Amino acid sequence: MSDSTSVSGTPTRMKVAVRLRPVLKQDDKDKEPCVRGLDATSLEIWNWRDTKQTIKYNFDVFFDATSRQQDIHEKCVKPLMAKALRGQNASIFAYGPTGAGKTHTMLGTVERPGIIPRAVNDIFRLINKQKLNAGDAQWMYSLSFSYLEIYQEKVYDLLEVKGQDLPIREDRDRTIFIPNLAERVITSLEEFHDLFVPASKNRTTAATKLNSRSSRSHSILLLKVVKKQEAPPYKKQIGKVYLIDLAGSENNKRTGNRGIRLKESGAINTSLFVLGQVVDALNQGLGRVPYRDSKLTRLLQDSLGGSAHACMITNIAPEESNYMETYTALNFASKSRHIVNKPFTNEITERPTAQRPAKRSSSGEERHQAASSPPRKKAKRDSNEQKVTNRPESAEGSTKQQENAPFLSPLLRRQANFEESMKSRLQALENNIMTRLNPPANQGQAHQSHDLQNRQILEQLKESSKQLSQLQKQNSKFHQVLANSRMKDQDHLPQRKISSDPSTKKTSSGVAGSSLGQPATLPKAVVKPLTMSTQHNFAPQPTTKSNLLKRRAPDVQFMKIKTCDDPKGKSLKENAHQLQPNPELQAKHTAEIIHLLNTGSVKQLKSLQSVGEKRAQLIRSWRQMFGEFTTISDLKKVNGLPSKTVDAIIRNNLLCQGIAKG
Ligand SMILES: Nc1ncnc2c1ncn2[C@@H]1O[C@H](COP(=O)(O)OP(=O)(O)OP(=O)(O)O)[C@@H](O)[C@H]1O
Repeated sequence: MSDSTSVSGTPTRMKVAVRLRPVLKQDDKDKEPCVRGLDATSLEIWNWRDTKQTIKYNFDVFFDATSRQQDIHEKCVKPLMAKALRGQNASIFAYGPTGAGKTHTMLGTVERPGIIPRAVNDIFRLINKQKLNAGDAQWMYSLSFSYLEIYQEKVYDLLEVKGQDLPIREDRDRTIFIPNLAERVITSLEEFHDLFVPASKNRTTAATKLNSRSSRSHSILLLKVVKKQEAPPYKKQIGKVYLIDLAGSENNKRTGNRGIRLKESGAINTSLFVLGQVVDALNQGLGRVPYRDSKLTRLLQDSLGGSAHACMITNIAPEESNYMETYTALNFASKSRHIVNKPFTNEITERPTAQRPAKRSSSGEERHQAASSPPRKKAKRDSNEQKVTNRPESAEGSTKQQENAPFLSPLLRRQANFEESMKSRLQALENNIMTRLNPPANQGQAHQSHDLQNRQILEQLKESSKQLSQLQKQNSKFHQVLANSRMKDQDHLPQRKISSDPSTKKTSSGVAGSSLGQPATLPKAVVKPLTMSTQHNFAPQPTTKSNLLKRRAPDVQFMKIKTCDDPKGKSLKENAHQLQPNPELQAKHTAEIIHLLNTGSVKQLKSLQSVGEKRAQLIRSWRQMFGEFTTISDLKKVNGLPSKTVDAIIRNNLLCQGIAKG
């Protein structure tokens, strides 16, 4: 028998630290930085509205440009590692714009190791210390790790390159896990190093104008500490540490990204945008937190409003050229300070049974279940372990669930078998599809770069086939509309003359098509302004015009798509030949569309022709990061919206229909 107990702790606020990178280029060294530290917890940045003013921020810790890797480790990492050894979860993540020093902070260099090697070293040190402690002598410890990246909204294993998107699952207890994610047991820092260094080379990086080795993906390293008593009361604690190096938010006007880099950037910015929405929802106490809207937030669920002790390190750059990115990152960091998690101790008590062997086989390291397996299931497996006599320990450290199935009750076994067979069938199907799409590269490191290339080619192929199917859909829709309009025309044959002018037909179908599937009115939406608000702990002086920075979103009214029917009820289909651009009307429509772009919710943006969910999100994300659109062509600045798409948006929304307040 085993009991799973959650020893609840008090709610804990996420710790937010800011680290300022030193000026890198010699040319920039004489220039005044746009941001500077005030003391160990606060800093100030220029106020872009008023150059005579600055905006002040307070954080849990501020590390200035002279800070050492050791300082970050002491304040942000060390305290959390001790918690992991007590069966609690901890997350440390580096956030910030591209080139601001996230990877330097997380990984560092051989001379200046960052958080990751230091955290692993901490855990080994703590284990050794606790082993020496007389009271802890009865505990067995083991440490294992998994490593993954989220690249273009797909989860890839970095330890075992399979070139396939790993599914994210959630168990009944709402624990997120990734089946089949590789896990390696490590017994020393050297062993970790030997496995981790080649794995980190699998991470997707590329040169952009702002960083010669820019991370194109979010990476997550999961360390799992299992602590188990070999004598009564046979307790077992599992603590997990997530070390996350996020990809940097990017302004593609500055990165000079094109093609695949631009697409990567779109995925990065979108997932960071969802991260912002999650933080907003948590701050506002909303019932629905959009964790599922991106893989990143889904995997960070535990760190954001979940059960982990969390620390966010926001990396910023001092150069004036990075001002806007720094300012945006500080705002995000500031609002993240209000996130509260509820860490608990993940502890299982294993009650000894008659079959329990007098002495367990202990080869030093304990075998564990896959890192990503849900804890409740672990509890069940643990209970069954009691009945196993001297079950051999796996050197691999990764145990498949079916290995335990023979020790389950018949009912549970059937269920386990069923789940397993379902899982393996799905897995086989997925493998099959992936193999067809992406023939597997040979194993071994020499082929890992092929794998990455294949993955990129696969992405491009998928994108092309998506665009093709969209075009096909549009085409068939167009034909359907054309057929409908012809049928309608025939229905009305006695009342109306059908124009034989091809331009009339074209316009008519365009009109009908533009209103196809659109509801007459859209539900009212509340557009939340980009708040800077009190969270920033602005300087109290009344002279500081920091509140000028509050961007007020104009009230959003009901918006509806208006077809080209004129007010007298005369169909413009009939007047199509008169549908020459009317400059006044065009100007009005342009203004309305710009207003919608600057204030509309995702739902409202979707009322625009050629704008679906994803494009609407990209538009909104850009607006929140870079401010308002002044012309519709500004849409070309949005990452992930190619010029052709923007032209289509303009064509489809401006020429034959207007957007009116209803
Ligand atoms: N604290 C620091 N001290 C010295 N050099 C630094 C520091 N932080 C960053 N750098 C240097 O700045 C450059 C960019 O840093 P890094 O690659 O860590 O940025 P990043 O935020 O991870 O960027 P991206 O999001 O594009 O991956 C690197 O050359 C790195 O060595």
